[in-house]
Amino acid sequence: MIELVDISKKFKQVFAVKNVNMFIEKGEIVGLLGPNGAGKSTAISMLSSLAEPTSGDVRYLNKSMLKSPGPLRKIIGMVPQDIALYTELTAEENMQFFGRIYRLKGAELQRKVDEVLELIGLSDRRKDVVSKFSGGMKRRLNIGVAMLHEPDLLIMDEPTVGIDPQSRNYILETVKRLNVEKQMTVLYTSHYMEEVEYLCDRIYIMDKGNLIASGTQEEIKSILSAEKTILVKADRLNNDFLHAIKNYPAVNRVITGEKEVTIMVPKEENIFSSIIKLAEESGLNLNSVDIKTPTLEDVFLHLTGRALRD
Ligand SMILES: Nc1ncnc2c1ncn2[C@@H]1O[C@H](COP(=O)(O)OP(=O)(O)OP(=O)(O)O)[C@@H](O)[C@H]1O
Repeated sequence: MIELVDISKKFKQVFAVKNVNMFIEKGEIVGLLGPNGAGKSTAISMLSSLAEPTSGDVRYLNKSMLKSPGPLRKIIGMVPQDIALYTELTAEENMQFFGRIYRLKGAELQRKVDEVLELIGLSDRRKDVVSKFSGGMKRRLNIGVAMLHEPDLLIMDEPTVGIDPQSRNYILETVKRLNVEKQMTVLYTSHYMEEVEYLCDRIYIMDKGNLIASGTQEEIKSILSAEKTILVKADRLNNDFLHAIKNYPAVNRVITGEKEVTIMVPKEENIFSSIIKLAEESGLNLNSVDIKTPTLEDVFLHLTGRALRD
């Protein structure tokens, strides 16, 4: 349905997005995952024709949208990262205001406002001014505003940043429902790996302006199929153990956390007994040693050597 073809955006001498290729098919929930500054917002700004690419193309139904993005704009509902609401107006007044921008009016506007308020769980707070809302409620209203014109594609830029877990769950469930019940296509950007794992059919992972992996979760995780990840937990890690494990011949990579160490070794390597021996020798009290099911976070670590949320 929509494609980014070899798209780049340069700010002065720096590429915010570099030679990125991406596609979105109707009915999918596509995830765009990456740490802060990866280029996610810039990529979706180009996709929704809010920013002009330095090079490359944006295509909708096989037609370039660079010169006349009208058809693409019409089908997009954009949920920006920053909340764009009038805080002195009520929830309902905000909806009506933005609905008119989408050229909705009269009974149709009111029907849409009622429907969307119900969907985002704010019907009973419709007459309250937004300044009294919690962060999570503002986020939900921000999403509602983008859905008033029933967009085919809802683009959500980190919609759960800085909100309580309950609102976060509500938003995730709403996205799922919109996709299943209304066949809405969703592009969901986040630096929360778990959200993308939970929601998305296909995933693109960006880092420093580049696309570093793409595919279904299984495809992306298969990047790690040659390795296994072992998680060692201990209350007080010591330097002797860390030094020994980093220099152990079969170990490919070690990532040290506060009370845990992630160790990546070739799949066929049996290193359990060696870990226990090294712990004993260095006087480390182990809490546990487990094989970890790979996550997208592990893939990101493997590809970049850094955690998704540094
Ligand atoms: N208007 C701009 N002028 C100059 N540099 C910019 C501009 N917009 C973005 N950048 C830079 O481009 C890079 C990518 O930023 P972008 O906002 O697209 O990343 P992101 O993945 O969305 O991260 P975040 O979650 O922090 O928004 C960053 O280094 C950012 O500083």
